Amino acid sequence: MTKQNVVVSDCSSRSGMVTVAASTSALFSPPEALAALGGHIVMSEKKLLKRLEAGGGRVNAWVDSMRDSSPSRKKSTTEKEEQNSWILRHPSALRKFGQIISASKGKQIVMFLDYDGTLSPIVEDPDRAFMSREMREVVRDVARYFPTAIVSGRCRAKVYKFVRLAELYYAGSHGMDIKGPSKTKSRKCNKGNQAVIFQAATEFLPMIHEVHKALLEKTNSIPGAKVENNKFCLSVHFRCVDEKRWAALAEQVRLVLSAYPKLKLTQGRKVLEIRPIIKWDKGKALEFLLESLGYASSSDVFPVYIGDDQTDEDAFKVLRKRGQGFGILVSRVAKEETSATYSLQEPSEVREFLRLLVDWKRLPLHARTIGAVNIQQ
Ligand SMILES: O=P(O)(O)OC[C@H]1O[C@H](O[C@H]2O[C@H](CO)[C@@H](O)[C@H](O)[C@H]2O)[C@H](O)[C@@H](O)[C@@H]1O
Repeated sequence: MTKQNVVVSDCSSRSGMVTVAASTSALFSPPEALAALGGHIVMSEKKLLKRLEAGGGRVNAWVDSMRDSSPSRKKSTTEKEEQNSWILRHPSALRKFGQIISASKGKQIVMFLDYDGTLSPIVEDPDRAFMSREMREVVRDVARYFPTAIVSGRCRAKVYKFVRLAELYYAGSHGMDIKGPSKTKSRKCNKGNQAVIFQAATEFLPMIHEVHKALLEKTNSIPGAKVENNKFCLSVHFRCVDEKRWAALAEQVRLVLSAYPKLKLTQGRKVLEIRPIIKWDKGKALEFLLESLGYASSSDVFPVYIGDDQTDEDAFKVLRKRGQGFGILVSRVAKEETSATYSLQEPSEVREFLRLLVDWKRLPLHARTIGAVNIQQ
């Protein structure tokens, strides 16, 4: 992300917003095959790509991958052992809270939160993935003390409707659509209250619109299939589709996509996701937001990213590469490859973690002791 792509409104602008499309010409990557997704031990992207190559990218390979995202509920003894060893490598962020806080000493914590599966539990109907009142309260409290962003695959307007907190940054459509807070603590012009708008893929809007229409037509005969328009990307949900019909659904998606080489397919939790082949993802969105906040090359920042999905791995990787902050993966099951450092099992644990963070920050400076260490910021 270069400086000229970063569009930050200036305080003198009354509208407070500027919309600019990034030049995408330099950002195209070769078409990607279906990305990896979850399982009891989630298959790695490399393995999945191998499988796709072997299958010639055909629908069978897609369906295998769709199955891999739907592990059976019961765990065998080996799976339990794998789970235990995974937990040792990715310990609970609740149990390691002190360690996390110690590492953040003297640095500005910046919070990045995925939505589905992180702030709201996974439910069958994507339109009813509400977050609880308690979760909203704790996120509001977190934002009082730390710059906080929601980073979601959903379109920005939709995720805003669920979260309804004007003091946050929002990065919708997997980070392709970013906006700063419309409500801030101070009226003074400072880095924290600039309204930021960045849209990385505006030129794809007509194409996405066309593909949305085509997918609606092609999938409406498959019971349970749902196509969601996320503005710069699309989701084809198969959570409510009978497994026997997954091949038929994948075939329809493949047929539609075959006419659009500038779109790629990735996979989330029982969802096929279609998006432009630009090099922009949740990791780039995280970097963009840090830059907008004035922390591009600062060593005084401590970003914490919490997410549950394959698409969140891009952000975890960025944190590893920067050697700053931590990724926290929300998952009840072991994932073969994750760049997250810590784990939390489900949204209720995310809420607990956020509450701990707020409670710690509210302590008077002299009392911020974790274990034997006094942690002040
Ligand atoms: O990046 P996220 O905020 O995690 O968004 C990823 C996708 O989340 C939603 O789908 C997922 O949650 C639904 C509601 O719980 C569930 O029904 C679905 O099976 C999950 O895949 C959202 O509907 C998608 O558009 C997002 O891409």
